[in-house]
Amino acid sequence: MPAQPSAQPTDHPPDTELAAEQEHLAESRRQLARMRERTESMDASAAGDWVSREYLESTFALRMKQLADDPTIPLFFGRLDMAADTGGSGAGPAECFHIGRRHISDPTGEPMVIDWRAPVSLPFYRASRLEPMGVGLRRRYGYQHGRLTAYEDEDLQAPASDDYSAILEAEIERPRVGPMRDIVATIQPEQDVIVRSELSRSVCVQGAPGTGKTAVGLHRAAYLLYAHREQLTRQGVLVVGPNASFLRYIRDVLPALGEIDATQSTIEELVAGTLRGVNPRWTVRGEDSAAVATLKGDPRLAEVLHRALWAHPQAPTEGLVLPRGARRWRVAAYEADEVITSLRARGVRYGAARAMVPQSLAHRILVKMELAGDSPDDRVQNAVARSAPVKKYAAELWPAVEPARLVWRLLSDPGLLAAAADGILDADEQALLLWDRPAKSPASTAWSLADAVLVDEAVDLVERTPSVAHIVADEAQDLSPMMLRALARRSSTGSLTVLGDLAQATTPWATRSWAEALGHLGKPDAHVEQLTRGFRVPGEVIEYAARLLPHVAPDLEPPTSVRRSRGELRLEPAGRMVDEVRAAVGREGSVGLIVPDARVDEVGAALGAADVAFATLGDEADVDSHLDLVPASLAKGLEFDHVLLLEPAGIVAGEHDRVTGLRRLYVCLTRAVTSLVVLHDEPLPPELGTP
Ligand SMILES: Nc1ncnc2c1ncn2[C@@H]1O[C@H](COP(=O)(O)OP(=O)(O)OP(=O)(O)O)[C@@H](O)[C@H]1O
Repeated sequence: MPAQPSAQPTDHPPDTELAAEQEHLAESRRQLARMRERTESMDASAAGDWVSREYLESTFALRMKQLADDPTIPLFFGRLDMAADTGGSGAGPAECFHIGRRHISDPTGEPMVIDWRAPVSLPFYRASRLEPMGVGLRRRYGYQHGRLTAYEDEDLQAPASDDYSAILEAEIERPRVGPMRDIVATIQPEQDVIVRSELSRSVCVQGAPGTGKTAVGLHRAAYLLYAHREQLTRQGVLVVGPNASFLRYIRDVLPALGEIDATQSTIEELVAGTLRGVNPRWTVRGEDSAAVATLKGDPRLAEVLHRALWAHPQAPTEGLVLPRGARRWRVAAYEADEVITSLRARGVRYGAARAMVPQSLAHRILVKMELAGDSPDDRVQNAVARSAPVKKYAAELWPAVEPARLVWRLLSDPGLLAAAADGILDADEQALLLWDRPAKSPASTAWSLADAVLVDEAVDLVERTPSVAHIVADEAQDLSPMMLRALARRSSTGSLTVLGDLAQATTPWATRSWAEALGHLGKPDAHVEQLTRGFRVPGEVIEYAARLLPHVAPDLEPPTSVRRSRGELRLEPAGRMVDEVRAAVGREGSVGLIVPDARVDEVGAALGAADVAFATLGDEADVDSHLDLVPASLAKGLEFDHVLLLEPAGIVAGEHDRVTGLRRLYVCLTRAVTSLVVLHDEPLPPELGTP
């Protein structure tokens, strides 16, 4: 990045200009307060009925939250001065817009701050000297503790020079504290294209560590909630992340952007919800070996479940007899068989087809009545469908199936599994799938995550799962095909933002290619975008980590770093751990001590003995204590200013195969914003090369 600013960022701009901007900020704050007061004074009791009143009350409450003013969060961060119109009847004053997190207007309705998501704001993120998009000047503001202290102008009409921005750089280089923050002031053009892509488009982002995938996904959710407020509030937006610590890390981003209408969940929470729907006391508490979990996540299991379920409608051996008045009406067994065949061909869910059986049988009887010279109407057909003999016969013909019981039976009963999996799974696979010691009932089963995903699939085979309008799926490379299908059914009428990095795949069932994953997600045509410009990891550190790339994902482009500082990278003996921790804690910014999972307790004890305060991630802890002790398996998606990484060889050895171990190490090596100290006594994995 060239060092010479094209526009002078300054802490000492002409006083009048800075004062005018400060006054605009103060006035915006006053107007926001006025908008809040007005909303506060609105009276929901005027509503005609309690439904409308409740609706109004919740709308007002939501609006109040959106209008909340946090003095530490700048109300605007940029300004666009449109190029003066030089054609026609002479140049009028150029239009100028302040751009911020939410819309603020004065009492006459004149905008004081424009929402960053409004179409007018688009050039702030995309315009360049090559393509100024009608913009004359782009201004960025510098703030200190909520006070506007500086601004920086970029003249987009001036002859091309470099695009250096000190304010942009300061934002990217700032030390990290606490949970993730929004990047609304500095979204980059390649990110903005993804953020603003249409609701109907599913997008997949393959991005190297720190390229802003999570940030982009969350901003896209915020953008879509703004652009399609009513539809998305009604149908829902779901953000899916890898674990609870990660969700805690990102949970403040959407509320800070004024959006509280998105649900944030792990895949486990989603399917645990399905189990709870069957029985409120059921939870995910079982464990599978890697081989079993991988097989349970295989898409062929969908076929097995489908076949097992649809084996239930059985051709009857006897026909139906319905006494009615003096007559006895009959539906022969072969006719009942035809009913089954035609309902199977409808392509509807098992439950929906089952609900049609009594009417289908009644229809057959009605035709016979007509042939016999009667003229029955709809009421007769309904009465026949509801009659006890028809209902009883229908229930035997097309039995009700409890989805969880179906999965429990399949995984317990070799005969049943063999029948359903014949030609789909071989004998070894079937043997692997069966529980060693099946529980006596579904209720006493210790359901694992993979089991719960199967139950979720079975539930959907019986009854359609409701779809939300949009899902953002983060770290999607780690989801099994069956998990991807769980997301597919939740977005069957909606769209997806799929985020991930194949080089960071660490589950045994992880996706091998995005094309395959998108197929399971039901969006095979989604566009795959690549991001390689990293905003987190400094050059020296990313280059070191990237030595692993040929071994973990040879097809991917190596990441680069946009950070100006090259960062710090040191290798030290493991015995220096406590000293290095103390030194890092004394510096500005967050500190993460990443260790092999198996060593968390031992390292925690060593820190305790040395009187070093820390929080262990994954327990009660959020990512906001100064020093986090991070099990390697929970490092994904997080970042720390200073990372101390203990025993790379131990981290690699903690996984079930070498490639996965190296990928885990790649994840851990790419968490640092400023410095990385690798502490080791064991030899480093040879794939890292010589220092
Ligand atoms: N345009 C931007 N301006 C400023 N900071 C940015 C920008 N884009 C990303 N960042 C910052 O870079 C860091 C990494 O972003 P993020 O966590 O979204 O990356 P990621 O691609 O999801 O990384 P990983 O694959 O490691 O999980 C975050 O601190 C984020 O705020």
